Amino acid sequence: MSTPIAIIGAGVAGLSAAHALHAAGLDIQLFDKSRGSGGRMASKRSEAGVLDLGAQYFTVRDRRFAEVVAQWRQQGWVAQWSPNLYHFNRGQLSHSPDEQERWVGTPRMSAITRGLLGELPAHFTRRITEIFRSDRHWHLQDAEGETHGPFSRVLIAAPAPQAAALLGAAPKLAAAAASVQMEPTWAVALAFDTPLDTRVEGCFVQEGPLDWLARTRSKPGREDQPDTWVLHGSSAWSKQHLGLPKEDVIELLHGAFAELIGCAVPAPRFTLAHRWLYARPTQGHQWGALADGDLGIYACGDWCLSGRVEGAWLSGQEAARRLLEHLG
Ligand SMILES: Cc1cc2nc3c(=O)[nH]c(=O)nc-3n(C[C@H](O)[C@H](O)[C@H](O)COP(=O)(O)OP(=O)(O)OC[C@H]3O[C@@H](n4cnc5c(N)ncnc54)[C@H](O)[C@@H]3O)c2cc1C
Ligand SMILES: NC(=O)C1=CC=CN([C@@H]2O[C@H](COP(=O)(O)OP(=O)(O)OC[C@H]3O[C@@H](n4cnc5c(N)ncnc54)[C@H](OP(=O)(O)O)[C@@H]3O)[C@@H](O)[C@H]2O)C1
Repeated sequence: MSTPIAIIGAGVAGLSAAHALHAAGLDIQLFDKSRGSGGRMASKRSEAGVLDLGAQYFTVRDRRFAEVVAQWRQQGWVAQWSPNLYHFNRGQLSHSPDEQERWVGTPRMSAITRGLLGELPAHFTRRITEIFRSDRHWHLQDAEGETHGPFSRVLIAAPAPQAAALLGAAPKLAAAAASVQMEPTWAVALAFDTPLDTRVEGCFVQEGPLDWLARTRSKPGREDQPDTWVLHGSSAWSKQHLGLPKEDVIELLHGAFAELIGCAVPAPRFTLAHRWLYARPTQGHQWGALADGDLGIYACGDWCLSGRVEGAWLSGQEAARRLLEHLG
């Protein structure tokens, strides 16, 4: 057996790279600090059903991504979501239909990364704190003090600030990753015993604390769930309220929701808040992926491209392509 390749991060980008490398016949091992795969496209089980707290849907603009999404659809991992869309601007809630195709994982966003993970070898609840070279091979140190390796190459598929912290052995790559600013998003879920009397299923919010809201049961595969809503704070509001206790975040975003939704909003029977510290890059890049073929270190993620699910998948493909090119 050949020396395996370590992949740090089992979000869309890491799993996209893992798939491509595995398909090329290489041994890979995934590491993630969380309990499961998905990263920012993860879904959380709760007493109010499964909640998509991060990525809400994705769009497809690239031909290669369109091909893979068609396969995901055949496998039953994704379906089109055609919500009754609104936007909120200048104090006005307005119907805002469009022609854009939007896709969601079924029955939850994490179905995609669970599908991609399949039987690939993965180590969860392993936060990697250091990557070091010894005897011409790479080794990983985790937060528990355990060492993993040897690995022939390392591919880091974490958000830019977390990738930068691991790229000490490749200063140029570290500098590029460190130059990417990522902004936070507070996410709040509310569940109501009685369904809200509104036709809104998704809403782009252009002012105030919120940036987006969605009705979970409007998404395919979630029709039987209680009436839960996911609200996202805007980047500016989330940054300003980064250290606020979760109860206060819930109260403020619930209040903003009640003001704009245009129907009576009773007290929710269930609430939950989640803070995404590195939710989105402040700007997109055209790097594809970062690579040092001589050292055998690679970095990828949405921040190397568009800051969206599609960008993350394409970046993982690009990192794998460059690694395979270096192998000859
Ligand atoms: C609130 C929110 C809403 C969004 N909405 C949309 C949307 O509607 N449409 C869209 O296209 N995109 C959306 N996005 C963006 C989308 O979720 C991301 O672009 C995509 O999921 C990023 O995938 P990734 O693999 O690059 O990174 P991630 O999903 O962040 O994966 C990185 C993984 O690395 C792991 N990790 C990090 N550091 C370490 C370490 N030291 N050791 C081990 N593991 C580590 C993390 O646990 C994580 O699993 C949204 C994001 C957020 C936060
Ligand atoms: N909250 C976070 O941390 C996020 C991180 C990363 C991405 N986020 C959101 O993901 C959505 C994905 O973007 P994209 O794939 O380009 O989706 P689109 O649906 O095409 O939306 C892009 C953008 O356009 C505006 N918009 C689109 N459709 C409508 C419509 N029918 N009515 C009004 N406006 C529309 C909207 O931008 P605004 O600035 O106008 O609010 C959409 O955001 C995307 O929603 C990211 O925000 C979140």
